[in-house]
Parts: sequence; structure tokens; C-alpha cells
Amino acid sequence: MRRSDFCMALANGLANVQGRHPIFSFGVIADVQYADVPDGHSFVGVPRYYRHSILVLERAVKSWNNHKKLNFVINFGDIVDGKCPKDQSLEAVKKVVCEFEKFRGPVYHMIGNHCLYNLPRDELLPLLKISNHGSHHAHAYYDFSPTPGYRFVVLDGYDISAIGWPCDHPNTLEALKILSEKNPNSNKNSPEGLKDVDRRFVMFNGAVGIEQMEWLDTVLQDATNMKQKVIVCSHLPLDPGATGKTSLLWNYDQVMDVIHRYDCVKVCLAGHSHKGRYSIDSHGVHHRVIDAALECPPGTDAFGYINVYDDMLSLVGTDRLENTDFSFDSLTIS
Ligand SMILES: Nc1ccn([C@@H]2O[C@H](COP(=O)(O)OP(=O)(O)OC[C@H](O)CO)[C@@H](O)[C@H]2O)c(=O)n1
Repeated sequence: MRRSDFCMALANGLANVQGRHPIFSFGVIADVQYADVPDGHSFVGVPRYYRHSILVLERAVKSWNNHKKLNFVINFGDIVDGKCPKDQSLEAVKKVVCEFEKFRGPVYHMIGNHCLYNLPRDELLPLLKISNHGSHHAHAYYDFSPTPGYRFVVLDGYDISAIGWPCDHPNTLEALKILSEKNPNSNKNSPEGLKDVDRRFVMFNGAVGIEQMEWLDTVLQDATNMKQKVIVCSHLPLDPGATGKTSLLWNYDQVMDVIHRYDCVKVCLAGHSHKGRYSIDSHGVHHRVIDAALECPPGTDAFGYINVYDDMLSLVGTDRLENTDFSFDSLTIS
């Protein structure tokens, strides 16, 4: 362990089950999809609790604050549901962001399809305090390093997307071209007739564009040079083993090819699929999808925090979100 990581672990104070002090810890929650509308269900009939989901977030923030040792929180996107009446979108997004801001520390957000059903990305990104680092593109990918030995990479899976950009934007046109080539259905949100991983070519997903791919490569090269371990966060899952195929990033395979060129990425975390799942891929990278707050029946929860060590991560879940350990010494299958 680096000396600076050791100091952060000491400052963190709290020992885990193995009696070790994490270097740092952070809170996680996904798919709050709040809307002030009655309970309903997904397209395939899974119950959704649009008003209760913000209560899950309220309980998460209380729990994260009570923990006292969480360094930051990561929200995996879709804070407001597409069912939110459009004249209430801005108010609803502000209400959820305000709830996150009750956490006594930084909150890192990412955008999801439901965020973009409510507000265009150029309005959304400032509200979520996602900075573009002076770029003229309203991109939503970024990285940060909470301690010298670790780096977080937050991907923008709606970079190439038919939602969120102006309708004549090159990224919208590129997305519509992909959809017309890959999905023959008139309703481009429908995966009907598509087989296996091709089911991902639906309009509620998107892709990482070329510039972002080059940026990812540069960041991973830099992290490798700095001997940092990397945790990749994305609204859209990156491994078919951790999600239903209709929820995958369109070019998850290309992103994983870049990730697999390096040895620094240890864990990929995602939301969107709503049903929590875990997998380990052929290169030993762990993948974990976080259960949706939206689908918690009243009185139940799905949030947690992750303890970060030198050689593993440990997810401590509440209620529907199951504990998961991600050990970095797992065997690689090739
Ligand atoms: N077969 C389908 C599925 C969905 N739609 C419509 O697409 C929009 C987005 O769907 P939704 O399930 O709300 O998206 P989430 O981001 O919450 O979930 C993603 C994964 O599906 C979870 O597994 C919505 O308008 C649906 O009605 C559709 O037309 N046809």
C-alpha cells in the first residue's frame, strides 16, 4: 500500500469484517427514477414505485451521513423517470439533486436515458455539476482520483445517442443510423426479433464515441504509468454476464477491448438494468450492476457503500442490494 493510501486508511478509521481499515469508502445508488406519479410497472410488467424511490434516496443519504467515514457518493444515473410530466421535469431533477446534496461530501453523478427524456443534456449537466473541462461538446465523461493509488473513470454511454442531443446533432444522426441498421422494428425501443447481445440495439441505450474512446485509452495509459487501480463507472453495463442483454452499452465490446489492453481496471460498476447482478469476465475484471431504487417496494431499500482496499473492494449493501467482494487476485480465464 502506498504511504498516502495508508494515511487515508488511518484517517478513515473504521475497520471492516476482516479487521482491516479501508483506504477509503464511497456510497452507491442507482436508478432512483423519481416522479410524482402513481405506482406503475416497466414495459415487461416489473412494479415501479415512482414516489417511494425518493424515500429510498432519503434513507440512503441518512445512512451515508451516519456512517461518517464515506469519502464521496456515486449516483449511477436515471434520477428522474420519463413518466414525470414534462412541465415538472426541472423541478423534479432539482428535488432529487437537492436530496443528494444533503450528503456531507462530494456526489459524482452520471446521466441515464430517463434523465435525458426529461431534460436535454446541456441543461442537465450543469444541474448535475458534470463539468466539460472547457470543451464545446456537452460530454459527460470524466475521471477523478480520490487517493493516489486509485482512479475512477465515469463513462458517458449516451455520447452517441438518439436522446438528449438536438435532433440534427451529428451524434443523434450517428445513433439513428446505428439503430436503422441494427434494429428493424418500427418502435426502436423494442428488441423484438433481435438475438442474444444484439438485443442491446434499442433506443434507450447508446454508445461511447470515438473521442471518448481515445480519452479512455489515454486515461488508462496514464493510470498504468502512475500504478493506479481503476474503477470504471457507467450507467450502461459493460458485460453480458452482469445484465440482461437489452441493457448493454451498444459498443460494450469495443470499450472492453480498450479496458483489457491494460491491467489497471479492476472493477466496472453500472446501473440501468435494475436487477443487481455480478460477473467476472475473461480477463478477471469484476462487473457489478446495482439494483434500482425505483423497484424497491415501499419500506424496502437498495443502496450501499463500497470499502476500498489495496487488494479488493467490498460492497456492503442494504436490503435488496446484496454484499459482494471483489478480490483482485482472482484467476484470469482465457
Ligand atoms: N420492449 C420495450 C421496452 C421499453 N420500451 C420503452 O422504452 C422506454 C425506456 O424503457 P424503460 O424500461 O423505462 O427503461 P429503463 O432505463 O428504466 O430500463 C432499462 C432496462 O429495460 C431495464 O431492464 C420506455 O418508454 C418504455 O416504455 C418499449 O417501448 N419497448
